[in-house]
Amino acid sequence: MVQFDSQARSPWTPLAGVERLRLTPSQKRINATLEVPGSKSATNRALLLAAVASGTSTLRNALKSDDTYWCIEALKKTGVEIAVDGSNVTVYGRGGVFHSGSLYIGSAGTAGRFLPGMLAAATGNWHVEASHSMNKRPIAPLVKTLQALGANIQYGSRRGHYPLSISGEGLNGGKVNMSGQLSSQFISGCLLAAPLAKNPVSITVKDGIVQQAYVRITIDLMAAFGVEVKAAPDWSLLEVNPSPYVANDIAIEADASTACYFLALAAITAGKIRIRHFSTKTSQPDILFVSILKRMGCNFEIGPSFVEGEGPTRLRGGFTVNMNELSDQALTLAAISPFADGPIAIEGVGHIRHHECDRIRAICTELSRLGIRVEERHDGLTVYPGQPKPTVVNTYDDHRMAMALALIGAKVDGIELDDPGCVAKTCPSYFSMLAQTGIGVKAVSP
Ligand SMILES: O=C(O)C1=C[C@@H](OP(=O)(O)O)[C@@H](O)[C@H](O)C1
Ligand SMILES: C=C(OP(=O)(O)O)C(=O)O
Repeated sequence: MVQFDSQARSPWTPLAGVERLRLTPSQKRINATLEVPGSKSATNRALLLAAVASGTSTLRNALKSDDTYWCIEALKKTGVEIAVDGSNVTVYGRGGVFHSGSLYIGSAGTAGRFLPGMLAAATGNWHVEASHSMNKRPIAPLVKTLQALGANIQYGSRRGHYPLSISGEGLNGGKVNMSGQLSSQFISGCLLAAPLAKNPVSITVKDGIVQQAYVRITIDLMAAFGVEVKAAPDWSLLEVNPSPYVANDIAIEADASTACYFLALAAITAGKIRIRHFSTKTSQPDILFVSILKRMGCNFEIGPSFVEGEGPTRLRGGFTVNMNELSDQALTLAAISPFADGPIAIEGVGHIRHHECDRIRAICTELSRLGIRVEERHDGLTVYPGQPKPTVVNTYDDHRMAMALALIGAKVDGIELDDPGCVAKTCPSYFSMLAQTGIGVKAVSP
């Protein structure tokens, strides 16, 4: 079993101590209605914005997962009072005042890339630690930009990586250049801190932004908390004036990334799955996965507050797709591609080598282990049709590896997943939801 970082698992996981799960396809045709938890991206942004706002904010339908747990815990350690009641979260904002202290953000890229700027804009001293996987992910482009805006941020043992020491004396503001090619989160992290600076901040992004829709989500949520971002039509210039964040009552949308696994499940099993309280009218980029599934032969019924997908008897392949805009779903598509009638080539996702693991290498390794032919490229992969063979697959302490590979187990008998608990990063209830559709889910000993 691959070692995982147990410290990064929150008390919100129901899978503590479960080392391996065996999955079994449903005995009957899948026909299920499900609800998926709230969006990770919206929950962590709203938590941080509510913390720096003046006044009390309420988040309804907030996600309870490892990523949001560590974001809440880190904020609490800075003196922000937060009350969690089911999926309702009340945040008593302190207007950007934070106590000094030692914080831990687990594996949450959102907390890891959004908190430093907010702390640097305040007054105090913080040491911020992260999980093993977050320690390996890049942070230098954000740190460099924040330093150019006047932040005092030092690296710990490894330059360019977590842990970080931040001595907040406030951000001056100014003009900075950033690249958008490694992670959209660097741009979001800079934007979220920008109105807390003493002077206007202007960010020039010359090379385009991967998964740009996440920056849109940042700008929309900043607006919900009372701050306007002026964006050039091609997003090459983003400008923010000093302005206070104001508390708000926010309804968090269902997580589109999580919904996609269940739509993909319907696709490969010729089943039907309806996701309630979910709409295609979302700015979450993973909703674009619906059009990829349509191209593969799935039918969709789209209602005002549901999306229902139905799989064909045989999925269509034989195409190339650029998933730069929705790269969290690259693993999902790769995992269902063996069941298509032709090869599927995924392009434009080189940046996912810097997510929770090197996702291109990891999915190629696991699909090969399953006996599937794959070709790995620097910015993507091609998956050929094939029949996966029963085996134990590794999940790399990566929730999306686990959720995607579980789909193969939902179609082919005899697949076992090592360390299934990593799904708690964004969807602790993933396996109980799979079980609701009729998939057998059983803990087994390694
Ligand atoms: O800002 C966000 O909420 C996210 C941005 C994306 O990251 P990158 O832009 O680093 O690829 C995405 O993969 C992640 O799941 C969530
Ligand atoms: C890349 C991801 O997460 P993070 O928010 O940690 O970047 C993800 O959820 O696929």
